[in-house]
Amino acid sequence: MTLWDTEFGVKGSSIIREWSGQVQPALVASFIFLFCLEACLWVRNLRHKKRLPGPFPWPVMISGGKSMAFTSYSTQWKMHRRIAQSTLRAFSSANSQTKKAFEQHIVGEALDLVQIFLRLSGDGRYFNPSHELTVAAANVICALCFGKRYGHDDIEFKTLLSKVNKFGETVGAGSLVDVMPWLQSFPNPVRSIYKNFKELNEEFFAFVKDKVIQHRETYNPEVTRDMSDAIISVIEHGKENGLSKDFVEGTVTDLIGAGQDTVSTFLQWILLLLVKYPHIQTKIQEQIDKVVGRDRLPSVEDKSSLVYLDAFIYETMRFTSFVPVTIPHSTTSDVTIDGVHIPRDTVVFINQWSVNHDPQKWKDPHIFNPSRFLDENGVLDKDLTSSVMIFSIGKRRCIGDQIAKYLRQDTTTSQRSSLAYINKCTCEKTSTMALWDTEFGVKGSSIIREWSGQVQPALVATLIFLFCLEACLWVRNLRHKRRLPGPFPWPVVGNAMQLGQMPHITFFNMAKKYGNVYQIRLGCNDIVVLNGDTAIHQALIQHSTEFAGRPNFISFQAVSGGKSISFGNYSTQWKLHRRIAQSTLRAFSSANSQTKKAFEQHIVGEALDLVQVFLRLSADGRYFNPSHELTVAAANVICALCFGKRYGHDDIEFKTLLSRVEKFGETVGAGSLVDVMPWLQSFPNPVRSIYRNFKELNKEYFAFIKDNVIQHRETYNPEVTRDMSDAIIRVIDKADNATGLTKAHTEGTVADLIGAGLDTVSTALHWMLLLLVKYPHIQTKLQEQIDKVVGRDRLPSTEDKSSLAYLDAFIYETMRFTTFVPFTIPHSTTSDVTIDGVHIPRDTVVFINQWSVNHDPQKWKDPHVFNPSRFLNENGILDKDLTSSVMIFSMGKRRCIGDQIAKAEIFLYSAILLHQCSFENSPTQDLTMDCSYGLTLRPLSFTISAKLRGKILNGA
Ligand code: HEM
Repeated sequence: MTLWDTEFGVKGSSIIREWSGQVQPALVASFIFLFCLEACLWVRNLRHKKRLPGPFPWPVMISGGKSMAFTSYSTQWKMHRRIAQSTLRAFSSANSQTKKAFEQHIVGEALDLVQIFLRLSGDGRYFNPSHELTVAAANVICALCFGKRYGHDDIEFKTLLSKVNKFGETVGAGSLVDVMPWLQSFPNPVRSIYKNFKELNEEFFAFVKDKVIQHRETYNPEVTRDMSDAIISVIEHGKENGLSKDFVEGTVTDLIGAGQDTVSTFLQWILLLLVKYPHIQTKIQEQIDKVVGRDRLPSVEDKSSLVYLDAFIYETMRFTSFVPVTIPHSTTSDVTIDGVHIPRDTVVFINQWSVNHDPQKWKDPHIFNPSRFLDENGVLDKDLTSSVMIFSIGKRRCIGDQIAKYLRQDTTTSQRSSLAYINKCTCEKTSTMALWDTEFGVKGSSIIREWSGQVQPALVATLIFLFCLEACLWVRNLRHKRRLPGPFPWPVVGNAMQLGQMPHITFFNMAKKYGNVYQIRLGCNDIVVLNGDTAIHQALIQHSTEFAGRPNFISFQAVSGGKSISFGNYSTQWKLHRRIAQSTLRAFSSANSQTKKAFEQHIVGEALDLVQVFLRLSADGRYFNPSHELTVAAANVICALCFGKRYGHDDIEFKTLLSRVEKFGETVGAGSLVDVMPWLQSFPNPVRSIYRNFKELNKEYFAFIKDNVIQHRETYNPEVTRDMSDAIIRVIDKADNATGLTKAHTEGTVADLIGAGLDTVSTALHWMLLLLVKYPHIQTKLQEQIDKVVGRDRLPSTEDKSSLAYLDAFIYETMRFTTFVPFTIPHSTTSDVTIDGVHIPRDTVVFINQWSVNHDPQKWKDPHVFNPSRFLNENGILDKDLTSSVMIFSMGKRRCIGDQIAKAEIFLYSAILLHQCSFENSPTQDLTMDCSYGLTLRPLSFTISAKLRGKILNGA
């Protein structure tokens, strides 16, 4: 960690990370080389090689990709498949006993689902069943493989599953990762998707390996507890089969992976179609009631009598064709199909969807109609059901087809009672499902979605056009426009490719060459970068109004319903809006001793909750990732202020929302391509996809806020101000103001306050924990001071702050050293202005590099060394001049309005956590300072363990 720029291994935001760095030469060279190579091969092939019928292939877009993820046909593969297949059969359908046991697993999961659905539907609520269905599907296969299941509130399991769900995005037919392997050789968004894919596979494989190792350690040849044991027994202890130990893990991973996403997707479609077609739901229920009655649950034995349900299931498979194309095949020798000669080693996509929607076979294939599978006597037409293709056919047919069929039947029938509730969840989104190709609003995988269709002509044309246009403007500007100092800007991309993984460090280094005020170009924006205390002070304090604007970036417009204080431009109305937010915050945190006390109580409550949760997660010497818990704790303090309520650490919906909101900063951070190359929005490409995700997360978050504000409006009582929402409603909704602030501003204010305080405070807490375990001697020193000042019989409070100088120094050093908000939110000039002798025109975008202030070697001795003592004088007293030189909350007219409450939170959280617990690094973990770049710099995931120090105090 001594070298700050090399060792701060920042994983940039998905946009920055992949397009930045010195990639332009590599990118351009590779592209030109490949284009020429492909073009030559293509021209040659046009002349020499007989092409099979098909659309005209553009050069480069079509190259022979091979799936990396799946094994090719071989004798070994055959053996491997046979083992997996017979093990599956042995544990699901070999005899009546295994059948019964297997059915019992499903029934148990289904009943659990019913309970959870009913709970989630309490008070007439609507819920997203996705997570629960995924857990249910995964549990059945985990029960078979490991003899154990996971609770629906097991966050780590859910997180793992939600990642595994993304697996299919990359291995689907047509994935650019596979068909353009050269995209892996230099940074670009496709490579980033592939990297994520590799990571998720590693994580999933580690999970499975762990379990298999446990099985190996406790293996007893006399007792086959589950499929893992059975596979270990065949592969490791059976006849010589040429399969190594790794095949055990591989088989189990395959079985769990394959059985999870598919079945849960299937269940999701089933639920969606049931609520979309209530008359079908009713008809199924009537048949179940008739056949099964109301006194017992349906069982597999009822299957033959529940024909309409069977028909519904087959129609769901046919209509949705939710595995539209099989895993890509490859020919093992030359072969002729339908008179077309296909050479050996050709990649083959098998389009199951085309089988299920062939109008020659299916009447009105685009209409959902389960009755198509029943004859006039209501009997299932087996010929027709066997025409549905979803499990593929032949040598690569899915080996889990029988299991999948059981699963969907049992879960569907058992959920009967909860469906009445889910039924209310009207599916407006899918109300246009009658036309299959135009109206099946399928959102493809992030790769396919963005690169498919007829985009290439649009992409190429747009790029060429923009390139020519930019080149002309650029040549003209070179002659006519006086440029500010700064690096040479390339046409179209400007300096985007030079930002590097850590733009704040790149800019800091550029300042050595161009001075503290210089210009870069990103896409079509000239941007001024300010570095160093003097230039930034001059701009934000001496010229505060001139630098108070915000650029009109498209991402900014998506925030807080377009009524954000943080992202809104400078105006009279904005000033009033900010003032209201600021005074409301003050009124609820520091206005007088009573509000101070109440505010402190919220934090103490959350901190004690954290202690409990940490100790629970550390039970039996375990190590855990504190990320989720810290995020909930930080969110709860601000939710308590705004809504008068907090959320439990096991509230899945809240956690899911928070984990999405955490991604917010990736898109609004300085240098986001979404903003500086807005033309990327006009045709499909990966940057547009990232922007769309950003818009969706904002919408989802804003809906959550709005919902709460509306509830406040409905129960508003002018006599009693319960919380900040009430206070803001009073000042904005109810006030007779001529400023034009509307109800939408009320929601915007609350959204801003919660949003701004969420990611920032929780990131600060992440860094503090990481640094505490990285430097145990500092942790001990902090605890010694806390014990001396506070003692062991009460909790630390804000009154102790002035006596806990070393803790204060630790907090300031954490802020300085990590500078976890490396840039402020981008500013914009409101009029022409001159800084450090450099003239900056009005409406120029300005990046303010806080990191450069905190790492200036003129100001800080050894800035790259983490040393809290730098803030203490020889008598151990805090050097206030030095602490006020740390820049993390910005300054001037846009200075953070939550700085006081953030500091109070960070102080109390750290004091209480340190008082109550000691934190340790896992012996197997090499703690790094690697982080992800965005509006905040977040440490990459790490694990710790907490130990109680003495007795637990309750804060009373
Ligand atoms: C350690 C925690 C925090 C840090 C490091 C931090 C830092 C910042 C920074 C750098 C800015 C941008 C200023 C600029 O563009 O010049 C900002 C803006 C803002 N922050 Fe914070 N913040 C923190 C916590 C909070 C909290 C807890 C709240 C509210 C509850 C909050 C509310 C705001 C608001 C409303 C703005 C927009 C100000 C404006 O545009 O005028 N922040 N913060």
